Amino acid sequence: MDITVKKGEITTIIGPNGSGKSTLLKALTRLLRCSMGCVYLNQEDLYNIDSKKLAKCIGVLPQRHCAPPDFKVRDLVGYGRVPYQKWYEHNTEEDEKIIEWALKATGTWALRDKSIQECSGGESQRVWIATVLAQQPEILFLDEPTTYLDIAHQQETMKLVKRLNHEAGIGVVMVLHDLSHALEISDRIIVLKNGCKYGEGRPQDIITPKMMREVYDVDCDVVQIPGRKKPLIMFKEIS
Ligand SMILES: Nc1ncnc2c1ncn2[C@@H]1O[C@H](COP(=O)(O)OP(=O)(O)OP(=O)(O)O)[C@@H](O)[C@H]1O
Repeated sequence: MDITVKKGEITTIIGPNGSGKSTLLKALTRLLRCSMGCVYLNQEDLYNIDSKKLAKCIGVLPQRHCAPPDFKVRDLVGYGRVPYQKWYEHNTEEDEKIIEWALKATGTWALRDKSIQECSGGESQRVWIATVLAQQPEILFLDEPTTYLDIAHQQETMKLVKRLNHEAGIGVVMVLHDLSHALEISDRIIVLKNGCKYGEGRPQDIITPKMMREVYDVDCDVVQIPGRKKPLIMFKEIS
């Protein structure tokens, strides 16, 4: 497949279970080496880029992550600053400011002195997002960032992603299962089916009843509601 991800945009990768979304995200972030083909970041082969330079450019939140359970939230988020430091250096005032910003932006400031094992699934997910944010990347790669989150925190995370994109100009590439969120928030959607690209384009052009039937084998309508910018997906009643 041939895809291009633009820095200033929110690009969402969707597709059924096992269609290759996480594999694609790993290939785009050097977590998995492509057996064929290449990934370029600003015309440079991803594998030729120095790790610290890459970490200042892209931040990755994988689907599964773990930290030593007794790690304090603040220290974990502080790890986001490692690409900017030499091994013998401590956090500078600038690092502390960025850590505080990342904690506040993700609503985890109040958790800063807790250990990561004391956080709920949703809290720890937001702490991990804060850690990636502390890297100050140009592009954020998020694999199912709303996993474990209740509906309020799902919406909050989507708002955060939008804010980071609009206000801080951070590009976002994420895998989402929630097609309503994908429709609402994305500039561009890439649809995968059986390890291949089925299509890509603007959300309202991509999420159609035809695509839903051909990719997900699901019947639905996509309806425009007065007062809303983006359409809504209406699934058939479960009988
Ligand atoms: N390390 C691996 N070794 C071999 N096959 C793998 C590996 N990781 C994933 N696969 C296979 O590659 C295919 C795509 O997996 P991937 O995790 O990318 O799918 P996905 O679209 O992210 O799925 P989901 O929505 O369930 O998370 C699957 O058939 C999976 O079994």
